Amino acid sequence: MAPDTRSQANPSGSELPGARAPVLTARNLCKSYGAGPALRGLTFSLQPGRVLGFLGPNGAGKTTTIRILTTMLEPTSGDFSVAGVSSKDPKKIRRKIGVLPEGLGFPNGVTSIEYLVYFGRLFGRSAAEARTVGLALLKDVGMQNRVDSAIGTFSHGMRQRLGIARALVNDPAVVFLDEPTLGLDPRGQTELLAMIRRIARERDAGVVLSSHLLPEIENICDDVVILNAGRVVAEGTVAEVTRRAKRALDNRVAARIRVPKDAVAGAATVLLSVPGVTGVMPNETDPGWLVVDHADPDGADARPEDRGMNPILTALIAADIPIIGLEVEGRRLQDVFLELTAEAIE
Ligand SMILES: Nc1ncnc2c1ncn2[C@@H]1O[C@H](COP(=O)(O)OP(=O)(O)OP(=O)(O)O)[C@@H](O)[C@H]1O
Repeated sequence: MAPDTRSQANPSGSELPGARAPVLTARNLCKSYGAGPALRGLTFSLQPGRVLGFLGPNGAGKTTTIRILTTMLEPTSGDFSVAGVSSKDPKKIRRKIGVLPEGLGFPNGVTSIEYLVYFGRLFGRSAAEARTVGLALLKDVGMQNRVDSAIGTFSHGMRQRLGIARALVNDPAVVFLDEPTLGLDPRGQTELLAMIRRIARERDAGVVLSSHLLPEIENICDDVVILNAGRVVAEGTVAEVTRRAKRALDNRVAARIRVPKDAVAGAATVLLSVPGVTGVMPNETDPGWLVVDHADPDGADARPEDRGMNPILTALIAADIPIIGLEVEGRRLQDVFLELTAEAIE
């Protein structure tokens, strides 16, 4: 089996040894609309077959960046390339990208296949070829049973699937999806995201996914770029970003441990004697549970013998206190996002 070089994320824009050539590279993108800078030097890259979550609070510069990368807007300075094509040639770039804008409108009177054939022809395919490609795409997005149905009869979820099929008509190297799950129910969201991830892998395309729903980014994306006030404030794989920020911001985590109700006081005494434990709080509304603050296993201040949950569990077992439940709270992407974007936007 060929080695999977996709695991070598490279959002910083520099070449990693053995990494595949990025499908998208943005170099020092800046944009001013007049009043003040909206983008202040954005650099990142995306490897083929990977999904990049593009995050930021309102006004951070996401739309501006996506508009630049999809050639709808020119940067004030900086440049980018898609599959080796320079942004100096926007016409060529347009042939290499697919876009699902937020709130895409559809003609209600045409069928899905007519819609896709129309766009296939715009990209220079023959009618027969456009139909073959269209049918394959409808199958890819799970719409093979609605080939000849009028778009006017489609649910929002079906329209989003059709929009993604449209974005793939030209076999793009990079696909931009702006809030693709907005307005979908939880099942629709999960299914659409799983489909996006599969499509990225199967087609070896890069996907840039902008969303405000951090749990979905955390679940589906390989890489993440967090923007704040026109700057990249975090970049890397989702795991790297949460881990790195965790180190920088605090070295403590909490665990919830459940013991028999009559053992709570004894457990608290035992736990407080464990090296690394900084606090124990019985949960009064949920008797039997204790919240235990302890040194983060990855934290720089944790001594090797204090790391992880093992000393905590060992101490309870040694004291003959049964452990009925255990939950370890790690930091989530949501926590990192809120901390890194807390400063007021100028
Ligand atoms: N056409 C424009 N003219 C002037 N300023 C603009 C224009 N478009 C965006 N801006 C400004 O540029 C900055 C970045 O805006 P942008 O729309 O790119 O942010 P965003 O991250 O997409 O925000 P949101 O999540 O609210 O869509 C903001 O300060 C915004 O006010």
